[in-house]
Amino acid sequence: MKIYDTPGFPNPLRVRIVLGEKDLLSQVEFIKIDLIAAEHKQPAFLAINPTGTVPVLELDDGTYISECTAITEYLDNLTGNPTLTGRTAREKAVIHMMQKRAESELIDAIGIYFHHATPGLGPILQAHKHPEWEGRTQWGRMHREQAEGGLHYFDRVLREQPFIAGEAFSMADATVLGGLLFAHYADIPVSAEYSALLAWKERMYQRPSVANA
Ligand SMILES: N[C@@H](CCC(=O)N[C@@H](CS)C(=O)NCC(=O)O)C(=O)O
Repeated sequence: MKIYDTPGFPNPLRVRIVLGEKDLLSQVEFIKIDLIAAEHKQPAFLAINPTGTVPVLELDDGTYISECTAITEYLDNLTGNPTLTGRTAREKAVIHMMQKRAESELIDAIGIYFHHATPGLGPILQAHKHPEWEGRTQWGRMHREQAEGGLHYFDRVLREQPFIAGEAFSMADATVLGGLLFAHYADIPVSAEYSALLAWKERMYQRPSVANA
């Protein structure tokens, strides 16, 4: 298998954590995509992922799978022992719900803020982010507020339970970790008040899959 990604970036982190959790890192060849040079917006990359984002998984039969959730589902089910996406109907639904909240209220909201209300990754990529749109900065700032609400929400969740989706590590934890990395790059502070979220992060970085991602 091959993974097209950019090391050190938030969404690639999610899949690298998953690979570590599933003990699959040695089965994957990484191909580095230069986001700052907008390599992911060029025809060669768009042919493998029309949404122009990383990561992308390429299977040995030539199938390309994008979206961290889809890649995670594939990797989680490879051995017939899904540990990250749920086994029972209830587990699957709760993980799916929390994972979706982690995207919409945190990592994706930060991405919109970062790319539209800040200089983002620099002028080459910014040219692909509709600089001509009026109100773009305001739209970005609204998403920063949404992400700040997301930090508050996940802190409250973690006051009640050890992991984002309940009693076990799941893909939702990997997504929130990606969100916190993105918050750091986007200069969105995680208030010391969010002690449950910060303590959870400390615990997560003790997991080899996260520490080595
Ligand atoms: N929903 C996508 C999000 C992927 C994503 O936004 N990746 C970022 C890297 S962290 C990216 O490729 N950004 C490039 C851009 O926005 O132009 C997923 O789950 O894979």
